Amino acid sequence: MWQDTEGGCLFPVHGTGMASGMLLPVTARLSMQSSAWPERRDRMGFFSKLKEKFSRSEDKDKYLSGLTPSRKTFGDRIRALSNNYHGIDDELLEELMVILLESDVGIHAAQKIVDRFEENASRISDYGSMEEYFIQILREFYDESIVLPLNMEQDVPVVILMVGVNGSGKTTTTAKLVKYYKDQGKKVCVAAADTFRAGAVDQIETWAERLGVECIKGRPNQDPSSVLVDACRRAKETGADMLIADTAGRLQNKQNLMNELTKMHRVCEREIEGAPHETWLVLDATTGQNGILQAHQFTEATNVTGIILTKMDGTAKGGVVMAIRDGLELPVRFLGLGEKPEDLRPFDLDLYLYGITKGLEDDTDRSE
Ligand SMILES: Nc1nc2c(ncn2[C@@H]2O[C@H](COP(=O)(O)OP(=O)(O)OP(=O)(O)O)[C@@H](O)[C@H]2O)c(=O)[nH]1
Repeated sequence: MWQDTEGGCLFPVHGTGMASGMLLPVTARLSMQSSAWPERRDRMGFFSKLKEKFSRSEDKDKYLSGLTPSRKTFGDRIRALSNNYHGIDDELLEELMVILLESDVGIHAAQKIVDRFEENASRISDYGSMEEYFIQILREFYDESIVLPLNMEQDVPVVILMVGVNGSGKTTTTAKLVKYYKDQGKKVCVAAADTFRAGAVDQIETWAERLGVECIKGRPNQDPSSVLVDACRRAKETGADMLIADTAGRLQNKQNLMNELTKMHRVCEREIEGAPHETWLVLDATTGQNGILQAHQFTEATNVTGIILTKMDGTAKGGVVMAIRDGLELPVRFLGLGEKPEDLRPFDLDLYLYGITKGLEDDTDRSE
């Protein structure tokens, strides 16, 4: 765990928060104000390490620009709260709760995070500021227990099924993934199996041409599973490393969805050992909690192995990452941070936390 043990001389007040429903007596509040956060002299604490990692990352600019809307509703407000920090009291906990909810963390996850923040308050002096401590709490909350390694090292073509409702960004994300893996030197082919929306097939085909990869496409209303069979065979024949399949995005009743997804899995498995190796659910981050509800339908219908959150650049609801961790227990694999093919980045918790807070720097004493 990253901690900085310098400079902490704060005595947090325990057990006074929302859980107890009690407001602190005025005298206690006043005494806390006098023990406000010690001078922010340490620069090598939690945020410094986060910043160091961030500045070394090739993805930093994309994370920073793509997460701007979330940073404004989340990071800037946490910073303001931290700058005025005078101890843990109900007011602070309530404000944290509001910020989390407005970032679409969801009530359940938000409550857990705030409780954890309060319960672990004895650690607060290990950090350079309240904001650092809070971000570390978020980090631990997300990091716990999601251990689902990628199933990508195979002797056969790796098959990735893309699922999600229409409009979530599934087709665009499929094209972005093709580019991402091709840029890594993989031989990729793509299946345009979203035969429900004719435009989706054209869209993938155009991208495939542009990116110079083979596209196995379906006819309008052809059974997506039969397109997948052709695509799996073609991937084997051509010695492809990967097949990325854009599948139909109908959110019908659960039974139909389940039948369709089960069939797609079955045919892939029959054609290529262990396939599909990954099934990624594409979620539109702008839909926030509704997206989570949708996601439940998919996870109940099939073995989803990861989430791709799209349109993060167009929403202040960046906290939905925490809601996914809490409600779906699935790892976020990639973030969609814009419309262009290069606007997709593997999800990295530290870069995300830095991106939504920018190390909570202000323009004066803590900027570079
Ligand atoms: N700003 C932004 N726009 C995105 C992102 N991903 C997708 N989009 C846009 O979202 C819209 C819908 O994307 P599609 O890829 O067509 O969505 P889809 O889920 O495949 O929809 P269907 O083909 O109808 O199933 C398009 O205008 C995309 O350019 C993203 O990360 N950021």
